[in-house]
Amino acid sequence: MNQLLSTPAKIELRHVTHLYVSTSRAFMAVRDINLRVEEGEFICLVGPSGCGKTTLLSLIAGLEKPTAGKVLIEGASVQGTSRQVGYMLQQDYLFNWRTIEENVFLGLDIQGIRNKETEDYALHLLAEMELADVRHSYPAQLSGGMRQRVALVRTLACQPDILLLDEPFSALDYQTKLKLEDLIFSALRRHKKTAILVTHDLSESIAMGDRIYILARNPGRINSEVAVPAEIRSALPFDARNLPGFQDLFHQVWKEMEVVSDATKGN
Ligand SMILES: Nc1ncnc2c1ncn2[C@@H]1O[C@H](COP(=O)(O)OP(=O)(O)OP(=O)(O)O)[C@@H](O)[C@H]1O
Repeated sequence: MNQLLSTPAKIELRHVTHLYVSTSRAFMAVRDINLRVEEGEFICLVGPSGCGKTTLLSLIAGLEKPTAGKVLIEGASVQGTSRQVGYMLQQDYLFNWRTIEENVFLGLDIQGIRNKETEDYALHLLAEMELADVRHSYPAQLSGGMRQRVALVRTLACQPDILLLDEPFSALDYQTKLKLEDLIFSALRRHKKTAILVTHDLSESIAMGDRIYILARNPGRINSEVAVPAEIRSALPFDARNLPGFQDLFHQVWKEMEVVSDATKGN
């Protein structure tokens, strides 16, 4: 226990408050956030719209600097963006005039790490994501699910330890989303990544997460934390939904969400 407490977390937020400041006003997006993510953990952030989920990812990615408090990765204060952290969004941001392979290699170019070895690794990831056959195709020729898999490969190709996933499945149809959840969940486990997923889908948060933070808004803050039992954690997201215990946990998270939604109604 003492050893755990003394080991720096993979990600830690200590008393983090963040204000967005413009010339006319200052808006407190999140207040006094404390959270700890251990190496290899898969954490989900859920909460009503505007509770600061994306703000927290931006702070961890080093895209925003906290107004107060500390954002630490492996005990060191985050100073801007780094290769260690990969960020995947709802939109895939693929360039339509580049082939799939060239889109994936672009990530390597931007990071200045493109060479034979990193290219081979990227091609290996494309094959793992069942995209080898389309490496010379263009994004417009691919389905939404395939495009999101390409976006994931582009992110993983730079070999980040930490993956920040901001609603990556929300624009997809239900069937594609369930398939992609399994594929991404397996890939992140296999590559031993630490991940934080923002989602509005409570069943997705239980099926994919080790722990779920439920946030309230105005200002954004952590309302509660739910640990997902080992039995559900060890199953693939699709199968997890059919396990005994899943529905009970869903109702628990649903109730917590009702509390934070009621508390912030009309704000
Ligand atoms: N650049 C910005 N300038 C001013 N206010 C901002 C900015 N970005 C976010 N906000 C505000 O901060 C609050 C938190 O926004 P954020 O996008 O982090 O919430 P969220 O929980 O991710 O929302 P959603 O679920 O709708 O994506 C919101 O009230 C939002 O309007």
